[in-house]
Amino acid sequence: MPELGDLLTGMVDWGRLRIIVDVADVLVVAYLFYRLTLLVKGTRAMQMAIGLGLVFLVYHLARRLGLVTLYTILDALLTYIVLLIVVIFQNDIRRVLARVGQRPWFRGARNVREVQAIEEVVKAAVHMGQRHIGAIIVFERDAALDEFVEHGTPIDSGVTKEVLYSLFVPHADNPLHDGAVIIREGRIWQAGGHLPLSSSAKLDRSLGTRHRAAIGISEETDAVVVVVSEERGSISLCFNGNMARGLDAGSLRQALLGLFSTPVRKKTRTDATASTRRASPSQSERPSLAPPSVPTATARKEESAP
Ligand SMILES: Nc1ncnc2c1ncn2[C@@H]1O[C@H](COP(=O)(O)OP(=O)(O)OP(=O)(O)O)[C@@H](O)[C@H]1O
Repeated sequence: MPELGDLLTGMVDWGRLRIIVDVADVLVVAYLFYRLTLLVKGTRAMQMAIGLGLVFLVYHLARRLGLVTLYTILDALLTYIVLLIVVIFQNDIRRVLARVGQRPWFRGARNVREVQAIEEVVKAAVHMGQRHIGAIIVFERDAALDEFVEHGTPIDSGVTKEVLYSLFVPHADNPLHDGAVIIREGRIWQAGGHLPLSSSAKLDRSLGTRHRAAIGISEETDAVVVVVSEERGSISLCFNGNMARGLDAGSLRQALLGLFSTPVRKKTRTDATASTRRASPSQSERPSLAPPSVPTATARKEESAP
């Protein structure tokens, strides 16, 4: 009488099964790699990963070619590099891990909150614009803004027109009005925050520090910034180093909703650093990343604005 093991061996083609398992293995790893790339895309972690990949490449080449000094230096460097990465990128790592654990229904709730926040920001911007109250409201997206915002006061509040208005009322007794409100995941996270100023020489000279700060943070990160001009009462939207000016409620809402629903290529750290620390390259050198829903007449670069 044949044993069960022999029977199974006769029924299962082990060679074929091995191939299927190997293919599944490769597919799972490829999928995980793809998801990881999506998670870190546009964050500084991505640039770090590319840089690290290059260092590894040079390290292996140095080893193969027998470049002893270079190899020894890189060998010592790589020992500490993992520790350095964890320390420097703790915020990005925390956010990436948080997103890995995010359930689709939580993500749905977060989206609802973001859409509500957008609506309140639109209402507040129009309200403040009519009253010539200057404001700068930053929507954090994938890249963590912790290290870009200075002197901000932590505020954990829902986003409403009334709260935004009271944060920007230019009263001597309201110290938070001087600075930016940061919205993280559909909630007000900080107020009175100072943002990096853009050093682009191509910006309209009539623009002051509020608008430069809005462009600055949008050059450095993938944040989306709504600016209300105290002087003109006009509303602008900054994204990826671009500024759309003279928006009304409809176009602002449309642009924000478009940006929050459309995945776009985010600026790399290298692009960002180049445009913020040095004078910006010419307009034609920089990709136009205006949101698809911003009317083209307003989605122009700041330098071409009247
Ligand atoms: N780095 C910064 N981060 C955030 N807010 C800033 C920063 N620098 C200036 N501001 C805000 O901008 C205000 C000054 O605006 P300023 O008049 O210089 O700029 P502007 O672009 O001409 O704006 P507006 O059109 O509203 O006058 C400050 O009082 C402060 O509230």
